[in-house]
Amino acid sequence: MRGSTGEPGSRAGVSRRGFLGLVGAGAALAAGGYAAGAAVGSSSPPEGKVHAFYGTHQSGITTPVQQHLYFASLDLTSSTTREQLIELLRTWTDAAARMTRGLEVSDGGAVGGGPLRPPDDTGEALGLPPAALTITFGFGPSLFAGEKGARLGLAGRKPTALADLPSFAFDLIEDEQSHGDLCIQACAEDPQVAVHAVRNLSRLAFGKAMIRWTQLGYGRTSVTSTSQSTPRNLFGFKDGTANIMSDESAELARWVWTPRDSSPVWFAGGTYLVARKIMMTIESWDRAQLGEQESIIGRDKFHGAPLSGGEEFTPPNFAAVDGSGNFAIAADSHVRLAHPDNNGGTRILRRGFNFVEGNNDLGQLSAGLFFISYQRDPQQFIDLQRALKSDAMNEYIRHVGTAVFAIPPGIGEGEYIGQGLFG
Ligand SMILES: C=CC1=C(C)c2cc3[nH]c(cc4nc(cc5[nH]c(cc1n2)c(C)c5CCC(=O)O)C(CCC(=O)O)=C4C)c(C)c3C=C
Ligand SMILES: [Fe+2]
Repeated sequence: MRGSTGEPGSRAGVSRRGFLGLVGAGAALAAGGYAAGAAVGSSSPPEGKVHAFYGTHQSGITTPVQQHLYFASLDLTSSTTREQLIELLRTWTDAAARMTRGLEVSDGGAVGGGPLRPPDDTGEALGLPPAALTITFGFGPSLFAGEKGARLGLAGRKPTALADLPSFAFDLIEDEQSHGDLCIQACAEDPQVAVHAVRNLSRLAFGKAMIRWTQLGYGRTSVTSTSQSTPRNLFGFKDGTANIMSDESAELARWVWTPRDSSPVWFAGGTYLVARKIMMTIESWDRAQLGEQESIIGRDKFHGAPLSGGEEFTPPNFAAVDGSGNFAIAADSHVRLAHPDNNGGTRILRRGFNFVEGNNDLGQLSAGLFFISYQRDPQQFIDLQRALKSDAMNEYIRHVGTAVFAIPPGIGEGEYIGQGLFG
């Protein structure tokens, strides 16, 4: 388990949890007795797990999907300069590298900077382990466009395929839940750790960028590792069965990572993130018969097996017919329409989360799926979403938010996120 980075004698190397030991019983009490529950050095995953922040690709994409998400989209202020944006990305990089290791935002942190200045860290993660936190940064199309792109000197630097998504059949998109200049995807096994990360990064952006919209997600609706069991979405179905897994290097190279000869070159090893906020009309779904629900998805509810037979990981047989001569996997089922066999082989890496945001005036749940996918070209998502035009599931869902971001490649220590963009 990570936590201490081995810089003895300095708070720089002290994990949020290790710090408790240094400041004594008062702080330990303030942490609500957490320290008693999980000892430093315990190997119990996933709370103590640390994912490397530095690497060829950013973490949080193929990383085994955590249980919690806090996603933020930000817009630069109208006066932010190129130099200020670079400074922000440097600051974010340092803070993110620390927080993913379970450290406070800076050496001074929440209480070490003295009583006469605002703390460098907001403190709500004090005493909490790293919780497998990953922080993934991205750039939206608006960063490169118009007056802003010119002001930032980025007009000619936009990744070729980065553009707002077109509108699709049945879209009910709301602008205040869509788009943005920058994005931060924080995923963790503890929601407090994910929220702490975004809150502090947003605080560090003060005067340069401000939050446009955020999304809290709980309960992954996909997996990216064969070691994870398939979770369920709010329709009660296993979701993520046929996702691209982290060990499928050839598939990742083909469908997720931008190639070495990317345009522009700085974007090689990056990817594009598509986010869609999808409301689900839970009450109507709950009144649909089990057989209808399974027909809409194309898989059985308990095992997640394709309706053509077999078990969860049996490939669907779209030619199979039932006793009445109808397709076992209906022509308008989600899985048939989304499957690579029916889309020229196209695949995407899905990384979505459930959300519940209270209820509406009729007492109906305001809930859904915050869909995130990663692909080397947003056209992959566009093609699939267009194929879903005749999806029987459309009766029960409504897309209300949309965004696309270019996710720059990973970096080495000493570099900052997106550095290639400014070279
Ligand atoms: C445009 C892409 C997709 C959107 C939007 C989408 C929304 C969405 N999906 C479910 C539930 C399930 N999806 C499943 C499979 C699946 N979905 C997509 C794409 C989109 N889904 C793909 C590419 C696939 C894989 C198809 C295949 O290769 O077989 C499944 C089945 C289990 C699985 O393989 O993951 C479920 C269940 C919901 C509820 C939803 C919007 C709310
Ligand atoms: Fe799906």
